[in-house]
Amino acid sequence: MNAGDVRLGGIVQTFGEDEERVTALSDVDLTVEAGEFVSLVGPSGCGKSTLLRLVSGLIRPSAGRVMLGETQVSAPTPDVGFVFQAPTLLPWATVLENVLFPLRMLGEIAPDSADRARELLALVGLQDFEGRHPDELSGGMQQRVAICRGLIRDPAVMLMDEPFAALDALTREEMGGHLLELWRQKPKTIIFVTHSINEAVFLSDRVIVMSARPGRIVDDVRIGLARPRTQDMETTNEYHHAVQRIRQHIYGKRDTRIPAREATA
Ligand SMILES: Nc1ncnc2c1ncn2[C@@H]1O[C@H](COP(=O)(O)OP(=O)(O)OP(=O)(O)O)[C@@H](O)[C@H]1O
Repeated sequence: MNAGDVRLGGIVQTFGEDEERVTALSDVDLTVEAGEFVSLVGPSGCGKSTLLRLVSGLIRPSAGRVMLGETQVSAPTPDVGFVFQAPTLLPWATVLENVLFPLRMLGEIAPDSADRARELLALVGLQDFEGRHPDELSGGMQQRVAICRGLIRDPAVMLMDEPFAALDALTREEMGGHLLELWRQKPKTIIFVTHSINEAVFLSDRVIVMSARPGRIVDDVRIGLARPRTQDMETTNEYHHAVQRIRQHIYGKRDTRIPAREATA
């Protein structure tokens, strides 16, 4: 059993009391193996972020349990990194200092920390920007810095909650490439939430499809495309079948109004 193995068993998550009570997740069982890239898709409010927060230890399930390797998750751990939709960088700190921030905050700076931060920045093409400040960077560059910050403690598991949602379509595609390259060079489990079915299929080994609230897993679609992934794979039957299968769960069989290229849930 590896620290990168994630298992959720019998998860129920409710919020609030009595008539205010909301069941966000119901009967969720999910196993993600160490090193897998798994995306979660589903309608708004189906519990995708809640599922990430459970894995991160930020919240504890109302029922069921979350395991990281052999350990039950009951609080945040250094084995899990988190990247949010907004990069939330420190405006007064340089790019390098932003990447190092989690280590500074926890008193974990080591002699090689700056070199590790520089290595991550180089992997996402930001080697010449370490002395810049966030307001000198584009949105895509800021999000790349946030991803490096999420990786600086070398977590076994990386949780990403719609990390590219605020970016334009071209930057978003480019970011997918950066992320896959980082993942190839620094293998880890990734659980990635997105509203883009195309993005999920292009990036992932598996796409987990969730139902409207209360969120349940309705399909687990294995993406058989070879790695490394290339844009021309988007014209293959494997790609189209996967996109269609997921869209049918989310929009129903008869709905033909959704454009094929950039369907969102
Ligand atoms: N702390 C909380 N207190 C009360 N209700 C909450 C809380 N967190 C989430 N919920 C509710 O749980 C449900 C699932 O929310 P969640 O944010 O996980 O969905 P989501 O699938 O990530 O949504 P979106 O795609 O819109 O980001 C929603 O109905 C939400 O209002």
